[in-house]
Amino acid sequence: MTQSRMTVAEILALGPVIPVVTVGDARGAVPLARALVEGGVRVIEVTLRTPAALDAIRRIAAEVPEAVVGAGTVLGADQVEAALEAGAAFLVSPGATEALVAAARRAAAPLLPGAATVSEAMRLLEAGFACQKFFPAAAAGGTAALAAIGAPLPQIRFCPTGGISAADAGSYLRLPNVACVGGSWLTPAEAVAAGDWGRVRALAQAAAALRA
Ligand SMILES: O=C[C@H](O)COP(=O)(O)O
Ligand SMILES: CC(=O)C(=O)O
Repeated sequence: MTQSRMTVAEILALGPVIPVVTVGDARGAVPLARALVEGGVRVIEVTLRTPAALDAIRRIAAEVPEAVVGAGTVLGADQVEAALEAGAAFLVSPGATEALVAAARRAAAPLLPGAATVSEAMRLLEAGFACQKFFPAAAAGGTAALAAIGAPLPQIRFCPTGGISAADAGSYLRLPNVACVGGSWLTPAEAVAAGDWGRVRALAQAAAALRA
């Protein structure tokens, strides 16, 4: 099973935006994922911030084969195992610890670890991570910070996330060291609670077109 996993670079290349989804009720996970896929967004990050998250990942992995579903907010080794067991195709962390990196390595799991500073990015590069999350993107300096980091470290490809909106995603995507961006704007809490999948589909369509 592990041999057929996509790499993080391959996953980040699947589209310009990765929706970061926090699921309160796993029963909504499949229609939500279908709406995103219908809108042209295949990669979905479900954060492990709610009790429903693992069940949501399990349902999406089983019932929406076009989606590439991963787990976000993976903070520790126990969550690595649980997320993979639920069917996560990749793991995302807002930062990185040695224990987390070691657990992902043991499991041969594609991990997108987070960095917010040059030294964090350099340490992750040393550890073999050429693809990194830049988090929290807006608070850590936004496009100006990424452009500046790209001068000495052009070999790192980032997925900036945190404080990015539909309106400013394009300015991140124009940077040469940005592979794609992450954000929660595709799945507004009120639309998900109301089962307004048409709105989610429309937001996904607009996001998918950002780099078309
Ligand atoms: O923790 C935040 C998520 O990574 C997404 O951030 P956002 O809600 O600012 O798009
Ligand atoms: C911030 C983020 O994307 C995560 O919690 O994994």
